[in-house]
Amino acid sequence: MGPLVGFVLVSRLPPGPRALPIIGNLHQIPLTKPWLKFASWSHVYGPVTGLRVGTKPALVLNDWTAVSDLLDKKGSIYSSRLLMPIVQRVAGDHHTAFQAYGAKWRRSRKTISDYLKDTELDKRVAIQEAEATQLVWDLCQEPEQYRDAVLRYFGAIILASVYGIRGQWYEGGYLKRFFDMEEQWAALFDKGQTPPLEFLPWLEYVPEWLTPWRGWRRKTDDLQKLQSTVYRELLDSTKKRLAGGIGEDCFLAMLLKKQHVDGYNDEELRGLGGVMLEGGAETSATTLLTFLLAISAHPGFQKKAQEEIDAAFGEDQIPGIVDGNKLPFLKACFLESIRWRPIAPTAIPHYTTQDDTYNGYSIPAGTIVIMNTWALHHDKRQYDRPEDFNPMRFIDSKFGLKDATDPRDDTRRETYGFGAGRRVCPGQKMAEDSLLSSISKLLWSFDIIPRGKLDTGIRTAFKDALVCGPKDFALHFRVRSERKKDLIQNAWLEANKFLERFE
Ligand code: HEM
Repeated sequence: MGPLVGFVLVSRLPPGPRALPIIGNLHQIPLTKPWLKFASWSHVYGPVTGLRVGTKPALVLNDWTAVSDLLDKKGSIYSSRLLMPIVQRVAGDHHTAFQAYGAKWRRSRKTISDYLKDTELDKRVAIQEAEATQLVWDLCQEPEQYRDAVLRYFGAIILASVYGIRGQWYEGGYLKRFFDMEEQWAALFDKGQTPPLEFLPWLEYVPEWLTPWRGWRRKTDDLQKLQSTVYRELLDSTKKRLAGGIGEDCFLAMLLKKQHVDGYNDEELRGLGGVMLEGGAETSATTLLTFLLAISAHPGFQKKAQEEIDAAFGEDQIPGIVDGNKLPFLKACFLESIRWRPIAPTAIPHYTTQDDTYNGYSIPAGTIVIMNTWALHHDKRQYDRPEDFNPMRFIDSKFGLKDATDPRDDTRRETYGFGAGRRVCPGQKMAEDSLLSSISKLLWSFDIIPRGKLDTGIRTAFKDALVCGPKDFALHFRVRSERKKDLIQNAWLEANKFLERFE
């Protein structure tokens, strides 16, 4: 009897909606904002929901303790990725974020993490500071173009620190071409323009005209060509500058210098540069746009943050390096933006490499594991009125929780917006530095006022995209005083001089 009970208990996935043969639950998973559906399923089936995606088993983790138990504590078996044929077709196998768990991923992950560790980042703060000053200056000049200015800011930080090149915003320039490419990537995935080959591989052999994905081969091949051209030109530019004795301390120059001693080949270097741009620019820019939406919709919190910044830096000094511990309300605004509207609501799905059991259910090797950050951050059992943007929750309690007495808190992450386990975002500190640097300068410089009524609803005001940010909304950036405007101009002249070394 005993072994039989054991078998019954561990022989199936956690409960979830009924699956059909071949397609599993694919027909029930919405193409847009699927994490909202996952969150509603968790109320029916429990915090860990079992699904079938095509013929593959999948788990959705809607609860932080499950994320801690599986992704964080069992990282050795929960850290792979399901290989995605479309990504492979465009990016080859050089994209760290999509590589399977193994030697290749470990090597590139270590290279990136070494470059993004705290002591290394401290050396690059000057770039972030100068670019944030450029951002504020750009907004003084062309406030209505604030989206472009924000994209440029984060793209330029990566361009300078990874390639040693100054990021300027003009038609045909690297940054515009890069962000156009990002839009093409998004169009491939977000609008269902490609078949889900990772779940239903046989679709590769079905003639396109018989499917809803007409032209998918041409679109992916076009993007592949465009991407390899841009990344090749960027690397060539770094090489040229290095040969001329400039830009020696950027990420790729350092790797180029080691190329002949067991280093990366050119193709791998192009991939690594691309990963940094793709991982770091749009994610951070979307987080700042979300913050701008939130803070302009909540003038009371905006004023409170301005008071904290003014008290720390004064009327006569544009904020310099920001230490989040010394500006607790600013840090709380940053954490609350990410909690309220995480830009990657399902992170990047993990994939298991060994059989496992959890709470009596079986999780076979080859299970897709989706962390539903949206559900974690909007868990009513944990957060008071989770739908509200309220930075005070992070002042009143360490993790923004309504009941700060959970005995397991020592294993909780400050935020799940950057993923979890061994695949957690290696750029979290860099993102935090560049966001706090820009937010403090923006709020010191401007009152940020909505033009007209703002919509902040997740279903209506946010894009149906993998990187989920706000749709267009109109803002007015009113400089807070003439004196501040003069100081911004002076600071910009200095920043511009510093940034000229990347031209
Ligand atoms: C606010 C900004 C950012 C957000 C919200 C963000 C979020 C994320 C998330 C959710 C993941 C997936 C984690 C998982 O699989 O569990 C990730 C992975 C990654 N991020 Fe970020 N990220 C940000 C900024 C950056 C920056 C600045 C860089 C580098 C310059 C970066 C580089 C990467 C890389 C390389 C990976 C892949 C890691 C791997 O698969 O091992 N990210 N990021």
